[in-house]
Amino acid sequence: MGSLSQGNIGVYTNPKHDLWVAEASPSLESLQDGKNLKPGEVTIEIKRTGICGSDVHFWCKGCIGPMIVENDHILGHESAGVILQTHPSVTDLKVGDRVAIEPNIICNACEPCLTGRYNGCGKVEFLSTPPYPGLLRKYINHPAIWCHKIGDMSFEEGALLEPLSVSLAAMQRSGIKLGDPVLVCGAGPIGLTSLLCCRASGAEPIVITDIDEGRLRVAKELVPSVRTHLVQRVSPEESANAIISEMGGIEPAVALECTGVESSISAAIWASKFGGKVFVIGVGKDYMSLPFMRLSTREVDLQFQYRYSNTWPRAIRLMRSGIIDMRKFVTHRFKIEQAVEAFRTAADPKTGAIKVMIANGE
Ligand SMILES: NC(=O)c1ccc[n+]([C@@H]2O[C@H](COP(=O)([O-])OP(=O)(O)OC[C@H]3O[C@@H](n4cnc5c(N)ncnc54)[C@H](O)[C@@H]3O)[C@@H](O)[C@H]2O)c1
Ligand SMILES: OC[C@H](O)C(O)[C@@H](O)CO
Ligand SMILES: [Zn+2]
Ligand SMILES: [Zn+2]
Repeated sequence: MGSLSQGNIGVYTNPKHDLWVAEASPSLESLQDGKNLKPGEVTIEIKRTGICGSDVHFWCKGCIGPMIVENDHILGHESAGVILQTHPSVTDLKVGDRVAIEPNIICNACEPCLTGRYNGCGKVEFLSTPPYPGLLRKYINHPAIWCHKIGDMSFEEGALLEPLSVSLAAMQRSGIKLGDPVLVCGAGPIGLTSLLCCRASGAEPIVITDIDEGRLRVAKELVPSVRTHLVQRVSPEESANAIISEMGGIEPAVALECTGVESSISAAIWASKFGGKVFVIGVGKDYMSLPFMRLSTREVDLQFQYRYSNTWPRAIRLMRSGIIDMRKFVTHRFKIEQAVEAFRTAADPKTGAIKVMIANGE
């Protein structure tokens, strides 16, 4: 057993949109008596957790589509930490191993699980999606199979493997190829990660859009060859024309939509080439009005991504090799005890935050 000194705390929200830090389970006592672990589980001391837009949604809006905060609820699903304790049945992890946490527990018996697309598991427990408590805690118990060894990679990079996983899942299913003209809509963490993935995959040209100039500047710093487009208050059709001229008159073969905003998805549809694809990662309103007949007459495929499956090993290789370097994403750092300030920073566009990282200890 690794060293366990402090009581467990967690970062909570509730249906009234409060945000606070308080005691959390598993308790120090239950961890110390060593009987708390179920077969296959390990205890992890969480070291770093990134704040995702979804965490901010659950706090500020109380829901994402059908996922609704109904009780006191612990946030956080982008984490890495160190193994403190293992159940005797666990053979491939040991105390002291550094791991990134895949924040889902699946049933392993349904059709999506059995066909390797476990993000579609009807019984998935996705940590931080109500009612399953998230990872913004000092200690958690988690199945060993959802812990991925990161070796000497930093805990921050280990935490960033989760948003990278979202983009990698999208890259795989969108089928972006060397030389494809690609549009990335939105330069938040997911858009920027997708931009890095598109560049690494040899897409060219790449245009990235946003309504925020600061975020477009970050995109340009990360990938100097990217072309940026500041979205104006014009119709989606006019936006599409501006995007195509930014591309040098080329229509994108694939648009990776990373905003979930109706007008942005519509602009991507208008911009796409005949037979192109609009691949939506962003989440948004339950119902949207989209240019249906443009999709039809141009045979533009509309496709979606929901989380990920089997991405961590790939993400670790890309991060470790430096092919994907997300270190500059972390703009703000806070201790877990300062989580309220951390969330306020993440939620306020004026702070210029890209990824706010919460630390537990050194
Ligand atoms: N499908 C999934 O599994 C999955 C996983 C993670 C995140 N997401 C979703 O992906 C989206 C992106 O995540 P993020 O963390 O980068 O969020 P974010 O909110 O930080 O980034 C979204 C960006 O889009 C920009 N934007 C807003 N309206 C725009 C418009 N009309 N045109 C162009 N840009 C516009 C914003 O300025 C912002 O920079 C969110 O909707 C998030 O909830 C989905
Ligand atoms: O990174 C994973 C995402 O944030 C989640 O799928 C969330 O949007 C809903 O549970
Ligand atoms: Zn997320
Ligand atoms: Zn299942």
